[in-house]
Amino acid sequence: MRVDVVTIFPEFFQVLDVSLLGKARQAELVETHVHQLRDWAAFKADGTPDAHRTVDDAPFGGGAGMVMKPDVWGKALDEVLQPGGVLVIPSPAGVPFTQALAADLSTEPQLVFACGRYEGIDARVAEHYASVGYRVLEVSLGDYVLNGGEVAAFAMIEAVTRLIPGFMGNAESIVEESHSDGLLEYPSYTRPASWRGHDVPPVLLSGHHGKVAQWRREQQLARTRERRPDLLAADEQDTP
Ligand SMILES: NCc1ccc(-c2ccccc2)nc1
Repeated sequence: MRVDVVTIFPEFFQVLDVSLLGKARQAELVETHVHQLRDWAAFKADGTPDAHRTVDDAPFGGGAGMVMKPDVWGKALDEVLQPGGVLVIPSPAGVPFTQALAADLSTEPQLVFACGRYEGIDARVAEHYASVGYRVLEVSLGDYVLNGGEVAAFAMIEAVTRLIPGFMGNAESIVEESHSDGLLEYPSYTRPASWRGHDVPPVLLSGHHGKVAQWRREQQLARTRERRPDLLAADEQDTP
């Protein structure tokens, strides 16, 4: 997989080279490229030089803040997007990012993350690339607003690339994670068996694999009911 990030803060992604992702890059499972959006803003739409390399402008219809210019993004994405590439735009107005979507994206040949700042990117950018046949996703990590798409993109890149076959040393550990079976994961314990007066649940020391599996499933359901009832179908919730 190739991952491209277009941003006005490319330095934010230098850590991609040293993180867990770094190993995947060495294994040539993932190829990462970070691009400075301003490199495509050196000339205005009329062809005259723009010393400030402006990437934003006032919103049509008025309102606070600035909007990122479509022409600058268009020049950048025309160069960066490859045939079959997916354009991912982190946005508070996007579809929810889920483990299922991460798994879906982990099978794509290229992901291009367009990281907006200010009030976001002119809506015609997403519209244009969808109209010429690209898969375009505006994606939200949750109901909160950041100052830009970079932090969200970084989280999505990690969530997606760790699912690429061959990336994680211990493939089993992925299967039993939270959300992999639609439920939150069970609590985990390791030595010592007693710590500050807190004992590990005895069933986990029993060596009875069937009882351990049953206990873990019960813990998953109890945790999910308690913390994330939205993940349970109506008939499984403690609805009165
Ligand atoms: N749901 C997380 C998220 C993703 C992106 C943004 C964002 C904010 C300002 C400009 C561009 C993107 N905020 C929150």
